[in-house]
Amino acid sequence: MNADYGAPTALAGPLQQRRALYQPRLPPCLQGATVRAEYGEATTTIDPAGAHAVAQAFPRTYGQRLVTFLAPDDAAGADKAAVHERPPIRVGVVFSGRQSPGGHNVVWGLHDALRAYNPHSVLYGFIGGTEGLFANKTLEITDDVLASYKNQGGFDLLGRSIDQIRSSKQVSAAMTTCHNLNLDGLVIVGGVTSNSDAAQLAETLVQKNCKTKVVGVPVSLNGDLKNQFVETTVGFDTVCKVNSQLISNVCLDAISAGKYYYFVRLMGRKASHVALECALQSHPNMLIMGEEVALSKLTLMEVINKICDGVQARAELDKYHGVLLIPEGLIESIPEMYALIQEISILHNNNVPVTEIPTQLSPWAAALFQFLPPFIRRELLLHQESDNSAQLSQIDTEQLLAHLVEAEMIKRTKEGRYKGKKFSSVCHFFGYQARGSLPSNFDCDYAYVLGHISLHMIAAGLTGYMATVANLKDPVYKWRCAAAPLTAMMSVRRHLRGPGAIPIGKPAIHPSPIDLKGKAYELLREKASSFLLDDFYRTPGGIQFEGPGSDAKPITLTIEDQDYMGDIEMLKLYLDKVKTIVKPGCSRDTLKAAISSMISVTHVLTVMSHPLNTELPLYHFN
Ligand SMILES: O=P(O)(O)OC[C@H]1O[C@](O)(CO)[C@@H](O)[C@@H]1O
Repeated sequence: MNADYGAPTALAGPLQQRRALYQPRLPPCLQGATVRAEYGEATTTIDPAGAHAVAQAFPRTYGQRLVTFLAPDDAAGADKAAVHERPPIRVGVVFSGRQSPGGHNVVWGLHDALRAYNPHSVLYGFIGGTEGLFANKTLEITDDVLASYKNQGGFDLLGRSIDQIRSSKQVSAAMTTCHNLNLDGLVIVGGVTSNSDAAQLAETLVQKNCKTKVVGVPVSLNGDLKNQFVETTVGFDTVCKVNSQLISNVCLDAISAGKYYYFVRLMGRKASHVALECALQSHPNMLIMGEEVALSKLTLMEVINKICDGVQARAELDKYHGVLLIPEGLIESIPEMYALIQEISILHNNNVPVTEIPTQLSPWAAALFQFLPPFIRRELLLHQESDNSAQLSQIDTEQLLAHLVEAEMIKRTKEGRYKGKKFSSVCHFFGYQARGSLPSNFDCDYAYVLGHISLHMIAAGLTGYMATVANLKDPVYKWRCAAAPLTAMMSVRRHLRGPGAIPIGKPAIHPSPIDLKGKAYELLREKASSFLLDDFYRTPGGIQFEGPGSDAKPITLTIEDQDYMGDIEMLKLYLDKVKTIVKPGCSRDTLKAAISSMISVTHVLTVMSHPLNTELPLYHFN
């Protein structure tokens, strides 16, 4: 473990230095030292059929009320109230989940809020993540320690290890640390797994009369911690922006030489949130979404045929290049691959040595395993993640697809079905490159705000809650700060076959898949055939930290809430921009293309036929 965590380091480059000067914004309710907590309704869970199981598993923390944070009635008075009336608070913070851009700002926000609340408060960071928590290895967070980590990427202020506080040994080690440090609060930073563990730890601490309050903060590049309380996670925006830039570079490379198909796999685990957002930002030719594959129960060969049909359709236009996106979890969405992975997982759990796993598979799984290229076989056998899922980042699904597509194209050529000249592929996995990026302004602000909320949750004595912010699509001054019970986000997995749905496994916060009835998916469907054939590539460019574009938000975050029919501001924006790129009298198709090339979140036809739109018709007379 690196002994230098938190050691003040000089920021090497001018951009890093300038970013360290960025002051994240706060909504009005967080601008004073205290807040007013307003208690709402008692909660159940987002999974009504699983509510009983959740209530049984979390007898002391289930059903807590929603809490909204508002500015105190008399903000000036409340802040003037003698600091000694607010006892100093002792808090620990741990990076539990994988690194995600913006994570450092949670610590910074928490630190600033603690100091404003009472300057004698103390914040400890656990060195090396959960292992530091178990071993009570701390670093006291001070202004000096934070100086070179403000608005910077990575989790290197403290580091991380495993995203697990689950076994009774781990839970009891965490409790001992909380007790020894006399912590009032413990802030756990991470995604679905870490926040499920936070809920369990909170419940245990209440049951054992430990005073430490446990608070979760939604930080994960995957964007899959999403539900009625959580709009997005810290890091998703940055990672999508960086990946979209890389994808659009690859698109331009592809069209320039016209000879390669790029198969790009994107980090984000099983749900396709990152892949969908990047597709809407960069307009690649194809996106194979895990949720679609799972819904239609497409087999591996059906997925391959779908891609080959696309390649063939493009060859008819004399196009021999293209860009295909896939989420890293696609492999688990293909039914027969999922079943194979499940068999391997059971054998792992039964401690069968890796070398013997292939010999103990069922006959059909063994046959599928043998059919796969050796590199995939080796990767499928890797040890599992802490949540017992396959190590998706290590499975080169893009190479598997490229390999099978190539074989199928050769076959189609021999059969005379493909008259194209050639097919060549190049594979990429975009993940780690983006995960360490400097965070966008959105992620800097969001994380800093969540850090502040965490302090107010602890001060209010809340435990087993997650810090949340609503209205994220709006400017920061309109953000609404709240706390939602972790149990309210839980569901219980079920066997859907057989008589009734049988609950399996412990209640947990599960990753949310893409909503196939949502507006973002609908937009992608609308554009799919144009993306496939028109090479309508969009270049979003690098993350902007200042000036126009620096406040851009994820398309998938903003679109779900947009009411285009009524959005006059949006319409005006389109009008102004359209006028700069097309001339009156251009064809309707040119106009459509111009609108959708500017901002992907358009419902182009809706905008064009909007009753308030008196000017656009002039532009599509032809
Ligand atoms: O750093 P590691 O262990 O390869 O983690 C990779 C995993 O972490 C994530 O980046 C975040 O959960 C996943 O998208 C990915 O599968």
